[in-house]
Parts: sequence; C-alpha cells; structure tokens
Amino acid sequence: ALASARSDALIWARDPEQARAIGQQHLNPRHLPDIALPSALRATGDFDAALAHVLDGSDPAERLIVLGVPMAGLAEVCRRIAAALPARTPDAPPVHLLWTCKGISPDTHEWPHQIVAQALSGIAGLHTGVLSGPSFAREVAQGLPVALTVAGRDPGTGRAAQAAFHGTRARIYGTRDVMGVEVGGALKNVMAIACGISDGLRLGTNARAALITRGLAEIQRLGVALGGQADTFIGLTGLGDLVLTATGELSRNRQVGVAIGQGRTLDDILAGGMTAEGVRCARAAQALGRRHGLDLPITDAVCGVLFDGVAPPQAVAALLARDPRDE
Ligand SMILES: NC(=O)c1ccc[n+]([C@@H]2O[C@H](COP(=O)([O-])OP(=O)(O)OC[C@H]3O[C@@H](n4cnc5c(N)ncnc54)[C@H](O)[C@@H]3O)[C@@H](O)[C@H]2O)c1
Ligand SMILES: O=P(O)(O)OC[C@H](O)CO
Repeated sequence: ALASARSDALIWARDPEQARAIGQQHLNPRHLPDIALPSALRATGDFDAALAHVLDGSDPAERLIVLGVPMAGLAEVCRRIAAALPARTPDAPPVHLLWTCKGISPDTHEWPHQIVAQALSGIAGLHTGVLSGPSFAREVAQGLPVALTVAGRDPGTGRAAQAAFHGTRARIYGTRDVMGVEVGGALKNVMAIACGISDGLRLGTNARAALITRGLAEIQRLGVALGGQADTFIGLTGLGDLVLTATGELSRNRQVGVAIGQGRTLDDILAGGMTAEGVRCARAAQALGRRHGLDLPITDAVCGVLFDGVAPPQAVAALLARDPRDE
C-alpha cells in the first residue's frame, strides 16, 4: 500500500530470494504470485540496511517501521531491532514502529504490545503501536480501498502512519486504545473459526449472524475486563474485522473452521503451514477469560472442537442448550 504513493517504501524479507523477487520482479511468488506489486517498491534481505534506511528518513512518515510478521516471529524481530539500533539520545528524531500481528502468545498469554515492550522499551525516541482492522492482504496488494486503525500511546505514532499512508488507497484512523485494538484483532480470529465451522456444517446464515453478534459481545466482555474501551469493539478493529473475517472467503481462520465443519482434522488442515492465528490463541483467550471470571461460551466451544475432540454438532447443541438469559 505504501509503495503505491511513495518512492521510499522498502521491504525487508529474511529470505534473500523473496527479497530479490519483490525488489527486482515486483512479485511475491510465495504469497501473492499473480499480483503485480508497485514498481516503486524496493526490497532487501539486509536487515541492517533496512533499519539504516528508516533512520535516515527526514520526517516521521519516513521513519516508520511496519512489522508484518506473525505472532510467532514478533519477539525475534523486535530483539533484532534492539540489537541493531545504534545508541539513541533523547533528542534523536522519533522513530515509529507498528505491528500487524493479531493474537495472544499461546505460552505466556502476552499481548503483542507486551512482547514489543519487553524487547524495545527504554529506547529513546522509539514510539510503538498496533496497525489493525479489516484488511485481507490480497485486496490491499490489488490496490483496493481499505480503512485501518493505529493504536499507540504516543499520538505521534498515529499521525506518522496517517502521513505515510496519505495519498494511498489506505485510510488510517487513530486511537490510544492499544489493548482494545489487540483484543479485537486476536478474538475475531477465534470467532471466524466458529463461523467457519457453522458454515461447514451448513447451519445457515441465521446461525452465522448469531455467532457474529454474540461473538462480538464475548470479545467486548474480555476486552473491557482487560482495560479496553467498550467503543473500540464496534469500530474497525472490532466489528469491522470480525465481519470481514467471519464472512470473507479469503480468511484463513474462517477456512480452518469450514474445513473442520466439513469433517477434516486440524493437523491435516494446517499441514501446509498456513498461518491461522485463531488456532494458536484460542486456548490463551479461554485461560484469560477464566482468570477474569468471564463467560466465553463460543471461545470454549471452539477450544472444545479444536483441541478436546468435541464433535462440531455436539458443540452446537451445547451452545443452544445453555440456560436462557437476557441479551
Ligand atoms: N494476511 C493478511 O491478510 C493479514 C491482514 C492483516 C493482519 N494480518 C496479521 O499479520 C500477521 C502476519 O500475517 P501474514 O499473513 O503476513 O503471515 P505470514 O505467515 O504470511 O508471514 C508474513 C511474513 O513473515 C515472515 N516471518 C515469519 N516469521 C518471521 C520471523 N521470525 N522473522 C522474519 N520474518 C518472519 C514470513 O516468512 C512471511 O514472509 C498475522 O498475525 C496476521 O493475523 C494478516
Ligand atoms: O486470513 P485471516 O483469517 O488471518 O484474516 C486476515 C486479516 O486479519 C483480516 O483483517
């Protein structure tokens, strides 16, 4: 998206072959082989050179790093940045760092901002935030319009992202509710698996609408308990991303659910190495809910089906048989 309007966009890829294909052929053969990337897009396999390129930027929009790695790679990339960043004085020009990953660490139950803080806090002039919202990578790469939200403690981070993306097909909103944005991004993946299972079982569009609506209530319940703002969950990073992921055929989390509803096993579905963050974070979401004494029935049902051998029709029957309650 950035390279559609800027000549200074540079991708770092850890695989030099991938960097060469993106930088020279303007193609991403592994993930989007049929889409021509902007000719202005440059790429490198040299991590230090990519970092130096950002530090050389003359304004905050140029000194912006966007980490497009999954949860599993976030800590490692942040540690690499911490190790490679030259010592900075408090008056050094600000650098803004965003991450796009949506999830919870399955082992430690940490949120992305906590993982980033562990690796990068205390570095002078480095401001961090999360970039989230309804955004299938394929559609972004095709240059189709997209609206996203940046959440960061420093309002300058949202402004830097707005300036960087201005003139592209991406519109950026700002908020300071990092926790609310991260809970929405992580939990919508679990709800997309639930909707996929329902659709794989051919339970109909009424059932899907019910899962989206009650799923949103569940996301908001957990998010508010963890300190997020209730309004955030009806914005782009909550309702917006939930609707996209629960209904859009491009969603990998939804695809996992559909395949399970159709009778395939999780091991079989994930054997090709697909990234489906909802699978990795469902248990952590369940554990956090229990720790806070919250009722998260759809998350419980997804965990039951994914990990505890509960048959999908049995999970549906259990959800329907719950005691009646007010909405
Ligand atoms: N794909 C989408 O449509 C989309 C949209 C918005 C947000 N997200 C979120 O962004 C994150 C990344 O998603 P994705 O689909 O791009 O994932 P992906 O699995 O395609 O990985 C993206 C890139 O990160 C690289 N990578 C993985 N671990 C790394 C590491 N330790 N160091 C360096 N590079 C590493 C991969 O090789 C790949 O090139 C996920 O959390 C996802 O939920 C994805
Ligand atoms: O393909 P998914 O299910 O990981 O969803 C991708 C993005 O998170 C949609 O905003």
